[in-house]
Amino acid sequence: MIDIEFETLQALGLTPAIATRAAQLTGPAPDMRLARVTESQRDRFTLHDGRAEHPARTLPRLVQQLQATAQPLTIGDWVAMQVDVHGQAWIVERVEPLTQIARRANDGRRQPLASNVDAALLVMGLDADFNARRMERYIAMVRACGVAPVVVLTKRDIAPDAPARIAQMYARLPATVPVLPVNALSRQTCTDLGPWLHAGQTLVLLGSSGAGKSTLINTLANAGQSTGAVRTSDGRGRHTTTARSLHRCPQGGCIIDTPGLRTFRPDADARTLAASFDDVQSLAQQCRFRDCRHEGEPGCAVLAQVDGDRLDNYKKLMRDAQRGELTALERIELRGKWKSIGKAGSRRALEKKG
Ligand SMILES: Nc1nc2c(ncn2[C@@H]2O[C@H](COP(=O)(O)OP(=O)(O)OP(=O)(O)O)[C@@H](O)[C@H]2O)c(=O)[nH]1
Ligand SMILES: [Zn+2]
Repeated sequence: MIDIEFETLQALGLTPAIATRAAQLTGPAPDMRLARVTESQRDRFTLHDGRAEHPARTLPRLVQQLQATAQPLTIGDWVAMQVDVHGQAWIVERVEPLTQIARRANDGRRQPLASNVDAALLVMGLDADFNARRMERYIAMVRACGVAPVVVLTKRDIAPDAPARIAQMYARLPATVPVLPVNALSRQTCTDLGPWLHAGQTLVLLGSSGAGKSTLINTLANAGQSTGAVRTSDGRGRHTTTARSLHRCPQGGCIIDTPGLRTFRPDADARTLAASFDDVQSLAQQCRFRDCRHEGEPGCAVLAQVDGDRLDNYKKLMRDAQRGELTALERIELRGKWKSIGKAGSRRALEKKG
């Protein structure tokens, strides 16, 4: 049996659902304690058991098991911890996560970013960082993982184009996605984000480098209560986040900081991604034709009501996802088809010239 101190661990985001899963762990080890991964840097982890932090090592058996199932440990995971006679903490079991935000790496491997999160703060500056299409990809990615997106637009106090960009975001995104323009340095931001900061809630911050993630952490979680972010200087006196870490907020919630993330491929199939564009999905029901592709067909409700650039972005995401779903053989066939079309095209061009 595993030892679970619910009240103590609630401050680290423990929920009844996770506690139930943890109670079902049937590890071989006696004196197992429930703890959360509060810091990860490559394969080095720090755990918090509600009382103290422990640099931890993972049992080789568990490493192999997780590798075999392509489920590497990540920040936010709940684990069973055991301390040996030398005082070394060991991760002996992992509680299967309730939610996990993941992306596809360039080599096609699934790369988890954070486990057991309830909402994702999608952080984007209203300055040069601003890019509505990238925000829509973030939203699709987290919704596909069963996590609620919250759009946080920083630098409203300093970006000259802030009002126009805020208006653009409101007009473009469906009402189901909250959009919060903030000055990340202001205490007001704690109030604005209050509904997402209750005890037992875990948030993750996602956004590109310089978007304001660390600034938000400093404002939302008192610096003294942080479980230790690792920041390194880049030599020009600028600091950038290199590790992922979990911070506790005075309101009771937890926030996971991640290093800047600019490009990614969502880890989801086309159908799941399509569902994340709930406005397109529900308007499509009203198109005159059942198989409407929203490309100019008469009576298209989507074309009439969805922002044009948003719709193009939706179609591009669908194409990319469907391409990712093709088998290797289908890809070769498709490539062959494109090649012959290309050849035919250049032949025609040559014939025209000649
Ligand atoms: N005035 C103002 N400055 C901001 C705001 N948000 C962020 N900044 C500034 O923008 C710079 C970058 O912010 P960071 O919080 O370090 O960005 P980050 O997302 O953590 O970046 P990485 O750690 O590289 O991923 C800092 O100088 C912040 O002070 C804001 O809302 N208003
Ligand atoms: Zn249509």
